[in-house]
Amino acid sequence: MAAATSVVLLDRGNNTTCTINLHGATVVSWRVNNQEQLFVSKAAIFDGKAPIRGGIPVVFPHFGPWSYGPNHGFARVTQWGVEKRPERLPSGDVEAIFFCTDNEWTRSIWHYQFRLTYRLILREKRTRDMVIYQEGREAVTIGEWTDRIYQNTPQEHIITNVVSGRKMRVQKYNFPDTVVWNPWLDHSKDVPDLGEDEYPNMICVESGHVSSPVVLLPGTAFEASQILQGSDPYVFTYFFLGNVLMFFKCSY
Ligand SMILES: O=P(O)(O)OC[C@H]1O[C@H](O)[C@H](O)[C@@H](O)[C@@H]1O
Repeated sequence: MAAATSVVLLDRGNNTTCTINLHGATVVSWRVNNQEQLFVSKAAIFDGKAPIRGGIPVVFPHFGPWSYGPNHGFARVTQWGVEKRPERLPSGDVEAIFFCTDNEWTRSIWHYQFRLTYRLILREKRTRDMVIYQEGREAVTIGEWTDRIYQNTPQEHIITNVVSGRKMRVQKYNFPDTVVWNPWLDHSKDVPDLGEDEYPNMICVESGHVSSPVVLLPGTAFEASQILQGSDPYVFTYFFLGNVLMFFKCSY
């Protein structure tokens, strides 16, 4: 079947790229020095209907099973528009802005008007600071089926064992909660678009406003963002970092 989805590429020109599939504005690839940082299942479906299994989806307006509409809301299965094509900023960062608004289908599920604005910045910076990954907190290890919503978590998380044992830093702003999910072998069978051998190679860590809802009065806005920071150990002396900054703004 022909691909029912289209993508937008943010390219810094030195093998550092970020690919956004407009189906759900899902970040389906983030490559730092040609090394992929994100997990996308080999069984992921790109039919423009199913949510994409992996990458970075946008979950809105509901997290989890929803009696009114699709699991995790409709934003991840909606076709998003491009508000600003990828543009190189004076700093060298590449920025693009995506949006999604209510339509007849979303209003049939959730009778509100809204506009989501999603700003992505692909950033790369050099630093001599080799100690940014100091972990002073209790480590959460995953060795079995895990599906937890942690409330009021620290602003920063370090995910270890990402891409050949490296680390990824997540910094979140205005997202009080963190969800950690891995179906492990037992539950992988229930996830048809995830290969049964893939669970040891993925971990789903979601920054969110999950345990308590955000109530927006008409005309008001809610803003939140997260920064993902990965490292490239092949560059000596300097520590090379590629960031995806996600500014997520919702208003109605
Ligand atoms: O299968 P999906 O609708 O994409 O959901 C995949 C997973 O997402 C989250 O991490 C939830 O905490 C899990 O309960 C859920 O199973």
